[in-house]
Amino acid sequence: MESAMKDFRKALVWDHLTSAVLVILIPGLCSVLWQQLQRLQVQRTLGRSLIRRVRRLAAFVDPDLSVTIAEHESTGRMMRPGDVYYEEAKAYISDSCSRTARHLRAEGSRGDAAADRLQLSMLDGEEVADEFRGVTVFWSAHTRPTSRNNYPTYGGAGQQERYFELHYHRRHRELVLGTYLYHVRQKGRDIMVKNRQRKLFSVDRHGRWIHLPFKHPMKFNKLAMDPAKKKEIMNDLDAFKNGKERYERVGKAWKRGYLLYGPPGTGKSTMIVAMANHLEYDVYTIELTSVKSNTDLQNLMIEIKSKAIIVIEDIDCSLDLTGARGEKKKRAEDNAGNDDEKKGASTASNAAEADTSRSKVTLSGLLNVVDGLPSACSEERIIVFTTNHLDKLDKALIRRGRMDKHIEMSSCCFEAFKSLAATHLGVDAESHTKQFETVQKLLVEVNMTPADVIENLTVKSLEDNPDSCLAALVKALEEAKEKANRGSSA
Ligand SMILES: Nc1ncnc2c1ncn2[C@@H]1O[C@H](COP(=O)(O)OP(=O)(O)OP(=O)(O)O)[C@@H](O)[C@H]1O
Ligand SMILES: [Mg+2]
Repeated sequence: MESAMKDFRKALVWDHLTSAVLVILIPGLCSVLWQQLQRLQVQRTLGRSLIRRVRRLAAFVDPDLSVTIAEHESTGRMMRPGDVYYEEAKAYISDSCSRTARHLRAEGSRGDAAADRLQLSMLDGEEVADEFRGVTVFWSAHTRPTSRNNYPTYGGAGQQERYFELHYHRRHRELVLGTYLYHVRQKGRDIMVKNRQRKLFSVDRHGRWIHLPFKHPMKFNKLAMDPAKKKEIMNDLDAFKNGKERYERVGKAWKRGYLLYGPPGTGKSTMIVAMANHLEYDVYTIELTSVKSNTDLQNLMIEIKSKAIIVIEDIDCSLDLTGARGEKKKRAEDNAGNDDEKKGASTASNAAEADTSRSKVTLSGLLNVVDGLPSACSEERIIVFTTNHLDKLDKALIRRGRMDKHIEMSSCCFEAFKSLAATHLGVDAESHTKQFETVQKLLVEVNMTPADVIENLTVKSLEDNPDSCLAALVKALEEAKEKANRGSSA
């Protein structure tokens, strides 16, 4: 009896072992068979029905499906290195899944990535899981040799290409192919944008875009202005950045125009930098006098990618946009040396006089690129005009829809002074109550630009300290007050 039980147990164990081996082997064998059939291209010889049966059997025993995303995507007969899908998937996997990967590859910055950024990705053979809407999928990283025959324009014998494999259960096919891969691309793209080195573009003398890395430390927290006004602008920018669906819903191109106006030195250009840093956009500056024609301007606008701030500074001096250029030049010359008309003097009389003979950009050309079809070529773009003279601009140029938000940059108020004193001297109203009260009183009576306030607060010698800098500011404000009084009584 005992020996019969032993035989039965042995048989049972053997039975289980055999089933286990079969369960492991059959799916593999079916997959291999299916791949071989495909590779040998014997489908036609064997007939469609046999192929169908093998495929069904393979699917039955092996429910695992996969998607391969390779570094070099074949596009017909051409190969594109650094294919965008691969880069997006790589960014996504590095960000979402690499926390669970055990072996990572660290690389220096490549392409548009910020120079000091370290890029982490999975080492070959690593596999990580990712969860999406309650479904778990698996990503693995691999490398394979490229062959010159397969890839005529890229690589050759001995070259390697990397690829990712995404594995998922066949019952999640629709979710993965329909939604998950789209989600991977979107998130990957966002991560790439966040990690990229931002650029400052300008137009060279041949009328082409050239760029430099955009690295400017000005942020909204250092911009001196009325805090309520600053908050309103930041909210407006955030609403724009997150407004893709809203713009789509109402059928508007995803763009917004800002008009910054005010005297020189009130922080218009500084505000543009703070905006670019806040939104993490590239900056494209256009000097209209160096653009030869409306067509050139249109072509430049079409080339601008999304997530961009397009800046046209001193719009009133750039071109004859109001039909009053003769008058403006005369006025500029008359006022050369006058601080208020510095733009007229420097830009209108020199650049415009020299360049407008070459430039044929007209008001209608500019209106067209700001709000016409060229503006709809890419999305998420902000266009900023700056001017010292709002009243000189054509109404059509600054109407809502073209310049949606008009922001006045004005003289330094007490709130702005407090922020500058904290940034430049590290002092506040508590530590320097008396000086702050004097400055507060004087700023109500005298207009002084933030640029002038900053100059007075700047340490200029080893003997300077917060007290001496504040005293210098009070002195400058008193002098300005006296000058203004003399002017008004004369
Ligand atoms: N509101 C501000 N907050 C902080 N810094 C400012 C502010 N306004 C001006 N500045 C400082 O003053 C300098 C001149 O400012 P900015 O170039 O932005 O003036 P602007 O209004 O563009 O003048 P312009 O009309 O001459 O172009 C900048 O270098 C900046 O550091
Ligand atoms: Mg400026």
